[in-house]
Amino acid sequence: MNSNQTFRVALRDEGIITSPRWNKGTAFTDEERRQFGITGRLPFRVNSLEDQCARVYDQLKTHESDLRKNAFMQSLKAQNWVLYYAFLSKHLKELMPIIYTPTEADAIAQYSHLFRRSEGLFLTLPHQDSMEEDFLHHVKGRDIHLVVCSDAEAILGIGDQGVGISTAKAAVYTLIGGIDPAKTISVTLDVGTNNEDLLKDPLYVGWPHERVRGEVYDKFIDKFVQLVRKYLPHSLLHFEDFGVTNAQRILELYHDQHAVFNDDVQGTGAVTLAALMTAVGVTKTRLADQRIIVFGAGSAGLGITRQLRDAMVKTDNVKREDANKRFWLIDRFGLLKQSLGDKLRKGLDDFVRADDEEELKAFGKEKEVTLLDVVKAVKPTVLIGCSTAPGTFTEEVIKEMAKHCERPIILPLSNPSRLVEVHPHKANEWTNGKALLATGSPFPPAKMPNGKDYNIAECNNALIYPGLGFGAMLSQSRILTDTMIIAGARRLAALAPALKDPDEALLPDFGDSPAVNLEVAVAVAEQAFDEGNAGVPWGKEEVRKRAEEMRWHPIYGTYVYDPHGEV
Ligand SMILES: NC(=O)c1ccc[n+]([C@@H]2O[C@H](COP(=O)([O-])OP(=O)(O)OC[C@H]3O[C@@H](n4cnc5c(N)ncnc54)[C@H](O)[C@@H]3O)[C@@H](O)[C@H]2O)c1
Ligand SMILES: O=C(O)C[C@H](O)C(=O)O
Ligand SMILES: [Mn+2]
Repeated sequence: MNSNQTFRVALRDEGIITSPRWNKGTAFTDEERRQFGITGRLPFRVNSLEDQCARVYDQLKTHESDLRKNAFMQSLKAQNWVLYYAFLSKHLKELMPIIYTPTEADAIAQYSHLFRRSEGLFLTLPHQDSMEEDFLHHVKGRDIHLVVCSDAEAILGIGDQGVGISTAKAAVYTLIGGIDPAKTISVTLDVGTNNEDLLKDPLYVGWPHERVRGEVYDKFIDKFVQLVRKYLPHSLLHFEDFGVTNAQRILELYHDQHAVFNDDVQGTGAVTLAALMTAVGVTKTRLADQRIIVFGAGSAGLGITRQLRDAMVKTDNVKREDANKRFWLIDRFGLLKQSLGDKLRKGLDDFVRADDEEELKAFGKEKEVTLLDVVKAVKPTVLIGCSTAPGTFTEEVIKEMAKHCERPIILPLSNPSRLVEVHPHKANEWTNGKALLATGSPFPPAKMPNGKDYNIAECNNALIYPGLGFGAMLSQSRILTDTMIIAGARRLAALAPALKDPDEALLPDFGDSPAVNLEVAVAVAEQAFDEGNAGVPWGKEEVRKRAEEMRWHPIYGTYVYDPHGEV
């Protein structure tokens, strides 16, 4: 919605007041109140959006806990989209942690108890026979560009929650990426849960059944993806928080059929690549020179590793096999090495180390090679955590790393905050301020030995996925290629404060994320043109102008009643 834009709206009376897309509350003008038959439904005074934001802020302050604030914001979203997004835009940095990570993790964990009103589409396995009908009820006649879905098996680091997350991720697309909320849908794919607490809870609102796997699961997902392909062929399909056995597999299955994107794999890979591009700029080295430990070889760990490897190959001109050797992946059974045999998950082959490698042979085949062992043996320059295991980057590990490395690059990325592998303030203290740090959740600045603040970059995929998605939608690319993602990451890195001042943050601030993501989107769309993937009838030189035009702004337009207008 842009200012001075006029909309022809077909809803009247209660219909327009209860539609979050059109409702303006006290901001309906006298003329609109008359036309839409709502003069008697509103108190006298006409407020500006500005006044409404001030009122919302006063109301928000009356809620003490972050979880209550999250619930309050959720109900605002259900009432009035423009006000919700305008208010959030004004206080972006303060409120991102309320509507997104880390508070959203608690809101999802308590979803059934906080439940007030459903949002988005719920496709549940026992109702799969009516899936097409249910889907069409929700999308028919709508110009949908973006579908965000989740089966909620691996919500952040808190595991199986049965239902949740896609609505928060979709809201961030609008808030940061500028995607019109009317053009997005969020979908819960409910295939059951293995979370015993939820199964026992009489108030659990999802399908109280053991999580379905195998062929039945695959068919259910396929049915959904084929509906998206059939009815929304030009949409971007975003997968969020699928379990590790499904995330990469589903991505690969549909990669050639539709514009699909897995945020935990690709979004996390992209934002981490950007943080490392900046960090190696600070240390004046190349990405391909790093020795990188990835602790937690799940969806995020493998996504990050592949993205970094591909970037080494493409930007530093090293061979793929050589780039593979820059990584040491560690999971529950220690370092991934050949002798682990069946314990190794599929898809990791490129990064499994040989037991007889020079640095490892002292350990022998039987020993589980721990993080500390690897740090001692390998002398890493980069340590990335995506393990969901809090506190695992111990003082001993961090100090050992710092012994061999002037500026250790340490990225404890697990979310929410309480699952972080090391508190960034501790890592800063244990390295005497030498560590280059970024975390998955927001943390306040650390103190440097000279008393100055060190801003901890928030290396969360939300800093880049809205721009990646917007770039793909803008160029109407049928696929989102790795090179498009690298182009987005490079643009993000180019905007990082640390490039100007090495004592500054490794990534742009979330407060600047809307402007930053516009740049990311432009880079991604331009790359789509270069690769011949753009599906729009205009040329590359128009990308920026089109991006600016396509961005949705939370501003009220003027409404005219028209029985044949929009609903
Ligand atoms: N910052 C971000 O943008 C971002 C993005 C995605 C995921 N994450 C976070 O990363 C974490 C992992 O997410 P995921 O989607 O990859 O989950 P996942 O379940 O796919 O992967 C987690 C991996 O860690 C391993 N692991 C668990 N405990 C371990 C331990 N003690 N030592 C070593 N490995 C261990 C598991 O076996 C698994 O392979 C979560 O906390 C999530 O919030 C952060
Ligand atoms: O949701 C987030 O904050 C980032 C990421 O997608 C995650 O799963 O942790
Ligand atoms: Mn996620």
